[in-house]
Amino acid sequence: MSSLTKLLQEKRKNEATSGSGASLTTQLRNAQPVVANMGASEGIPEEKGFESELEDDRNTPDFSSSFIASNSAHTATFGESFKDRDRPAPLSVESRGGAIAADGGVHATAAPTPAGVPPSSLSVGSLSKAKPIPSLSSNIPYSVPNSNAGNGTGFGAGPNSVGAATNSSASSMSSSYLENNGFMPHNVSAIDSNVISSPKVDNVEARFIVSKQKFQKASQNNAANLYSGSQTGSVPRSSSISSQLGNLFLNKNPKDLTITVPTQASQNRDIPANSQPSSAYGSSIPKPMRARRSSLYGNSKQPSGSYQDSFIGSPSSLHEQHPNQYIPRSRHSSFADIKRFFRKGQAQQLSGSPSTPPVSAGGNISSHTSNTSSFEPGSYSSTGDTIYTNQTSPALPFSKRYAKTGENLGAGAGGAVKLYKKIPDNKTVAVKEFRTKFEHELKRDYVKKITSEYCIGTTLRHPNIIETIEIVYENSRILQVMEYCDYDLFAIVMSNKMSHEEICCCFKQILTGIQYLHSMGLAHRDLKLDNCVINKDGIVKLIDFGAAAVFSYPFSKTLVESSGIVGSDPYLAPEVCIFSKYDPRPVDIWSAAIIFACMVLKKFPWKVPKLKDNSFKLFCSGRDCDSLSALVVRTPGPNDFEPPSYDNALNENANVASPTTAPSSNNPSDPNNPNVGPQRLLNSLPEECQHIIGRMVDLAPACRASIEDIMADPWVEAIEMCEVMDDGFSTKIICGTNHKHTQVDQSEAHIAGLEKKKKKQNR
Ligand SMILES: Nc1ncnc2c1ncn2[C@@H]1O[C@H](COP(=O)(O)OP(=O)(O)OP(=O)(O)O)[C@@H](O)[C@H]1O
Repeated sequence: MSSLTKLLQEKRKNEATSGSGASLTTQLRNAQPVVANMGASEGIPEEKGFESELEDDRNTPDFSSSFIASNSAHTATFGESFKDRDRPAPLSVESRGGAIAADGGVHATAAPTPAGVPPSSLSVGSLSKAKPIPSLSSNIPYSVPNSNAGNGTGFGAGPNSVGAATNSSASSMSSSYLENNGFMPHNVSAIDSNVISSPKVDNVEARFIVSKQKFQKASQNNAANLYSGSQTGSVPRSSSISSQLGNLFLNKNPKDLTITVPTQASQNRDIPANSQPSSAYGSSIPKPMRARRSSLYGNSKQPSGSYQDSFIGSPSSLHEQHPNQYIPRSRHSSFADIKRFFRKGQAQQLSGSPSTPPVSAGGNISSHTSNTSSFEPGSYSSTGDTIYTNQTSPALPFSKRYAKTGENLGAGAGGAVKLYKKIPDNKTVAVKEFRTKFEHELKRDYVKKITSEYCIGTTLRHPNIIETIEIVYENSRILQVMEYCDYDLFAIVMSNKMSHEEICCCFKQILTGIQYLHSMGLAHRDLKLDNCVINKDGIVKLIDFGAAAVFSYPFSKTLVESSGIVGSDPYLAPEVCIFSKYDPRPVDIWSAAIIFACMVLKKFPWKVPKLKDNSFKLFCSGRDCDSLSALVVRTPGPNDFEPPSYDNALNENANVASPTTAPSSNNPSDPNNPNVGPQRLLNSLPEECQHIIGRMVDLAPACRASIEDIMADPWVEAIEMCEVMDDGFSTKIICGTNHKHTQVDQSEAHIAGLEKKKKKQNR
């Protein structure tokens, strides 16, 4: 089989001779520096294909030994500080135009570089090598779930899937791309720049000239309307969430700042008794068995207010920059996306769409975001330090209400998390203190991270998502008070005491959390064991939304792609390392599969999904194509989702076969070679889960299972999952009958404790 580099060179040659304009080859050529660079920079000879190193490989990273030494699962986002952690070889971001920080961290903010606008942190050399590869979905059709397009519900949902999408421009482009046997039509060429300059106008007709006075008068009227709490719900720029938070977090004199908190009414999270359950939700998303019997899903509460009330219309108010100021779209978008998403508020729920979420353990969907009141000018904190709270009237400053117990739970790219006790009732809470802005970091990027966590923490309500109790600004510190969970899932896995049923329960809870997030139009983008915590009742919660991204707005069928290498190396989906833009949903799905594999195998399948990693290279091998770029852009074929028949001799007797058992053949192209191809990973997992996990780690995001596909999988459906039931008056935990959740000593329950122990052992 030819090597990837050869294949690319051949394709390039063909293109040069055919002269057929922009084609898929253009993309492969664009992709080439990435892959070639990976090989070259990592010392892999260019002429080697990704199967050629099979013999070398027995180096699947040992999870148990590698984590504590490395915890290679660090978030590659923002200017993180890895001072006290060894990070494995940093991502080859130069190939994508990403900036590598001095500390080796990857600055997602700089990753997608618009043509001609190199961020200052990028070297010219890296830029010249690094032409960002176009958006993945310009190659692959997609459909946004819950759209009314009638053309399918997910990106990989069989006949209704991507291939059938016809509504969006992207999908129509994609279908023509497909009709052209993988080549872009002759009349289409790749867009290199999205900077559009206005035509020069020398003189303007008198009728188009507006007098200064008229303009000022109109502006005054607009401002008056906005401040009078107009029904449009528009928020003046000065009171937008981001500008408030931005000014707040970065102002030297915070006490001078105007900080708004939810009004009393908006803090009231009780839902009117006559709230209508969302029937659509029940019909479209497969429910866990017990959920059907209870009111958890059926009682999905509708926030008050109307779509109009919560839809903040003025697009200009979403952008803080001067209209003429060019902000690279890729860098700005996720920040603006997050803001836009939360401005539009709960419209998705209000629409009664299938995505109407289940209620939380607390029983209610917070109403504070269902209208604009939470950000009304004029509703100020009495203490001037509480940005968000679900407590009624926090009269005292944070330091008078919470006492630090001294325990460190963990620290990462976003900040440090510590244990506190609530002073009146001694209830334990986890408090994340956000790190301060790095000197080299843009204010926008810093505020984006905080805003993401703020918006998500204060909006999402689900038993499998961590609850934010309040966010406080005090003495230049930003503190997020969260419900406390006794264990990190990572620590529980490390204890090596988990039963298979317990692993499956945790996996399904993670999937349930993802299902909720995706139904809300959000993707987490940094799913990993370290970002799952679990409480004494065995309820798993997703934490750390600093990398989350919006992929869909209420009532919109348009997919908002994500950009940047965001996430943690071993959990990263391959497309994240190849494309400058990608659909973030399949990325979450991939990470969830890696989490499952880690729980079962107690090790990472690979360190990073790049061909420089032998384990990953072997996983990619043994297929009918050895170009990773080509494998990643594959679209579903007719038999793509057929479950395999497990009559393979390799699987007959082994429920869990070790990937390190002697291969029947060492020929990389032998499909029965258990050490190459997807079976390399899948054979090491229990048979009943191989089909769906295989679909979750499909190299091609368009073929990867959607969260709906996964929840409908017979094995996943049958998993007995511990869950929170809420009848509107009380909540109770329904435990799976076939397992108990492992508990470990508190000294080893969190990553900080494990790291401490490791340091002690090393001394
Ligand atoms: N609510 C919570 N209950 C218990 N432990 C928590 C909680 N929130 C966070 N932690 C602990 O703190 C650690 C760091 O939290 P978090 O992931 O939010 O920080 P971060 O700085 O964003 O980390 P990174 O971006 O590197 O993943 C977690 O891995 C977990 O051990």
